[in-house]
Amino acid sequence: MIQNYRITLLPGDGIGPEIMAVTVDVLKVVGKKFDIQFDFQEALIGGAAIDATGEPLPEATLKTCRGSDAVLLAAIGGYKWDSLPSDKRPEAGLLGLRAGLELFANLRPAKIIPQLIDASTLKKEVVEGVDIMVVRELTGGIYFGKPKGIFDTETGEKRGINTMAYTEAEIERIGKVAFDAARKRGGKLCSVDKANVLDVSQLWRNKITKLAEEYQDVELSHLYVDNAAMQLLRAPKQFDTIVTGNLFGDILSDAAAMLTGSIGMLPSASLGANAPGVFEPVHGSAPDIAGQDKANPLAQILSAAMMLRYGLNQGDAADYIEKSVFQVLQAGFRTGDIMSEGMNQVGCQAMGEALIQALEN
Ligand SMILES: NC(=O)c1ccc[n+]([C@@H]2O[C@H](COP(=O)([O-])OP(=O)(O)OC[C@H]3O[C@@H](n4cnc5c(N)ncnc54)[C@H](O)[C@@H]3O)[C@@H](O)[C@H]2O)c1
Ligand SMILES: CC(C)[C@H](C(=O)O)[C@@H](O)C(=O)O
Ligand SMILES: [Mg+2]
Repeated sequence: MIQNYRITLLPGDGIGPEIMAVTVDVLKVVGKKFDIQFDFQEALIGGAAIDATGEPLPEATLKTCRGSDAVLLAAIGGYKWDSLPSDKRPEAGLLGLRAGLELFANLRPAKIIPQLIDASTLKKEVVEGVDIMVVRELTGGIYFGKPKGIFDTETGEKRGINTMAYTEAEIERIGKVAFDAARKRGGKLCSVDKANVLDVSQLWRNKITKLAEEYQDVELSHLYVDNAAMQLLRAPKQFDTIVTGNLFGDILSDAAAMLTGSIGMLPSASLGANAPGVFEPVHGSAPDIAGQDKANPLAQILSAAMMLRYGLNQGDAADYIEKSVFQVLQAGFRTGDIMSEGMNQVGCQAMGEALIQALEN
């Protein structure tokens, strides 16, 4: 029986439309193979939405997303909109989408693909076998805390404020996602905070420690974020699952990306309790290479695989995409960001075509 899914596509800005086009072609081929019919609907977000409507997240986009089974997002942002106030910027559209759908759990896997071991800037023996899942809290912390803004002071000077805040309930729900993930993986969870300085982190640490009583089979450890960043580069294999707040998770997941060779390889899933998930690469709109057919589409394609696995319960189709990605890498295809000696450098479109060939065989 054919399964039908409504998918909202949010190509966004910069390299977004390029990597999205390739990914849609890939999904169509996978759909045929697995009796899945995708009903794609495109909507506006980010700079593209600002240019068309004046808003980074038009109400119509949120409505379309709410009415779909999953949302595939590429990336937003670019130089053109960089001087807008924070609530008018493309990034506000992305934050609004995450908040609007209550996508509090962001899963960011960083797993070494053996074929790419030479693409990492770190030594082979350091990165070989790395398999980390960063569970990033996505709708709280300093990204959303109040008060926020730029205010005039009595001296006439301006003062910028953001507030890092977490409630116990927010910590508990992300903690549960992380403990559950660790239980299904290597059974180890490292909670990352700054409890030596920040009150909000003290609460975070206490709550996560308390929650561990319900997960006796998971080995819990804690690290301060500065040490965690250092340990990620020094000895990444010590990590299995990491749970952390919004800002620390943003930073650590980009750092973890470099273990795997390129940020152009890292997918993510943003999940909530009631709404469709949003599946998006960890990287941004890469304005420096936009419109040049240079972008690596694999993070977007692997995000589509995460959509199939976590959003649509189509694990076989997800496995098939991942296996085919390994095949094209094995065959030597490389975009510029993962290029190494003796390999075959291709552009974004050609990488997509190679993948489609692998999928069809
Ligand atoms: N989820 C998102 O939509 C998202 C995430 C991060 C940044 N951004 C936005 O993107 C814009 C650019 O930010 P940035 O430059 O700091 O980060 P970025 O991730 O866009 O780019 C960082 C570097 O990585 C390279 N890169 C990124 N993705 C790549 C890919 N698929 N293939 C090859 N190379 C790739 C870029 O060329 C650049 O040199 C900003 O407006 C930022 O706010 C959006
Ligand atoms: C663009 C920005 C709002 C976003 C974030 O900080 O969450 C990005 O860096 C990410 O990692 O998805
Ligand atoms: Mg980021």
